[in-house]
Amino acid sequence: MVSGEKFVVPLPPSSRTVEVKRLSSTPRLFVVENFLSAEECEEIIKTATPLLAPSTVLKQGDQSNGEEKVKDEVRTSETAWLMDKKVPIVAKIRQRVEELIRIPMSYAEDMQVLKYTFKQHYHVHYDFFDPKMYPGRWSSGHNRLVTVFFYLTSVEKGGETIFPFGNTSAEEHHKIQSWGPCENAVESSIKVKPVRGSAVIFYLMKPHGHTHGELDHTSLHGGCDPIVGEKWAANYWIRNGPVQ
Ligand SMILES: O=C(O)CCC(=O)C(=O)O
Ligand SMILES: [Fe+2]
Repeated sequence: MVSGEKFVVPLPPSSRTVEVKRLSSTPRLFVVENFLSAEECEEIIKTATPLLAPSTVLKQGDQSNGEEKVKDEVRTSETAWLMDKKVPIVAKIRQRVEELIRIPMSYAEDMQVLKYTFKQHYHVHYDFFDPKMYPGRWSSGHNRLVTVFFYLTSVEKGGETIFPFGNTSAEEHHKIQSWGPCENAVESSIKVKPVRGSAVIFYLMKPHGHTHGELDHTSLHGGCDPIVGEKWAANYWIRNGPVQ
């Protein structure tokens, strides 16, 4: 499938439609401009500000006895979890995401708001938990299926979301070993520029394997350092079954 293909998706029950543009087929990566209004972005930032704390990652290792979240240099931003689904802005955006993605939001983790100031980043990583690195509870096939990511601010310079495998063929994959900071990523990487209100959607599992958790390793991505301007963003990590 070619990149740059656009299709119009209705968002019932509103009469609104959005235009979904495909940026890549491997990984399956799409962008939707104006998914959120400027007022909605402001409202999310205002709600999240008092809840910000240093971002964490899940500690690698056996997860059978529960998980441990740790701070790590790979992820230096701040996070606010908006756990109260009754907050009007959260309820509204949850519904809109469900209308777009057509997956029940009971499969989604809470909305996570992210703030990156100068030189803060999330080095390239996977949003799923590879059972090789996280044995235990992630070995059952239950995992994250898709990430819906919103930009709440536009960033003047830097702050892109980078996809090193963007639009590559299987024959090229062995050449792509882009770990660490954005600067290490291959020249051909797709870099999505943060534009206020835009959403990026990328799938973490293969199209025909999502029921049994077949991971898509081309979904590798990262959040680059903002150079000029502050980056606020939010995500929903949506799994292939209900979150318990
Ligand atoms: O900040 C970004 O552009 C990407 C963040 C990210 O990968 C994540 O939240 O999982
Ligand atoms: Fe991510």
